[in-house]
Amino acid sequence: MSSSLSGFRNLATKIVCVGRNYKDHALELGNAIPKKPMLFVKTVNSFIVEGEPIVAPPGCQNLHQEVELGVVIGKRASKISKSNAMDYIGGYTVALDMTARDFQDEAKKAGAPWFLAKSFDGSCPIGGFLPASSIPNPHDVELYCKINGKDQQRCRTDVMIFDIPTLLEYTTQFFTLEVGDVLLTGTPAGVTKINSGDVIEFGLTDKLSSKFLVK
Ligand SMILES: CC(=O)CC(=O)C(=O)O
Ligand SMILES: [Mg+2]
Repeated sequence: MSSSLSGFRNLATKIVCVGRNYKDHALELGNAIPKKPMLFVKTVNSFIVEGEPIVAPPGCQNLHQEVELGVVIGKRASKISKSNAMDYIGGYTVALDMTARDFQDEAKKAGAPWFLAKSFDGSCPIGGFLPASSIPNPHDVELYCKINGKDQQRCRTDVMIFDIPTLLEYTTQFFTLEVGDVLLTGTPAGVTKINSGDVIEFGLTDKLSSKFLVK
């Protein structure tokens, strides 16, 4: 299953994102701790890979990085249960859920969707693929993000509010996850404004790393 998934970006039909899945991040933005998973989606035009620059969408004055562990779906998943959810995982990746925070704040005030804030072209810089077998426990890895060489986010994944089986069970009650789709599992604290010329490095300690330049 996993070798053909190394090209998951070309197979994906969507990127499903989980919001406020780390308590420290929910609190840093003054948001309530969710009682159930909070979902939104990015289109596949959001993907960019190493070598392509991160570019703010037109009019954005406050672009933030959010480092997140990504689950790559290995088997079509509809209405699955927690107990066998891990069988549907083909592998893992790490991505940035780039967020136009000023657009999001405006949308939040208006009770409007976050789509423009979250799914502009290039809003998902994405790293490489790690087969599921190389990460026996995805809740026992360390996510990191450095900006210009300095730690900005660093967190173990065992503190997610909703674990990965719970997220997969919940998500697939509502819609089908296709092979290659990516589930981004939320960001820990440390999101900040990024600026032109910044270099953002992110990944999983000792396992995966990617570097992007901000235009
Ligand atoms: C406040 C957010 O943008 C939610 C989000 O994406 C997260 O990772 O948490
Ligand atoms: Mg996010």
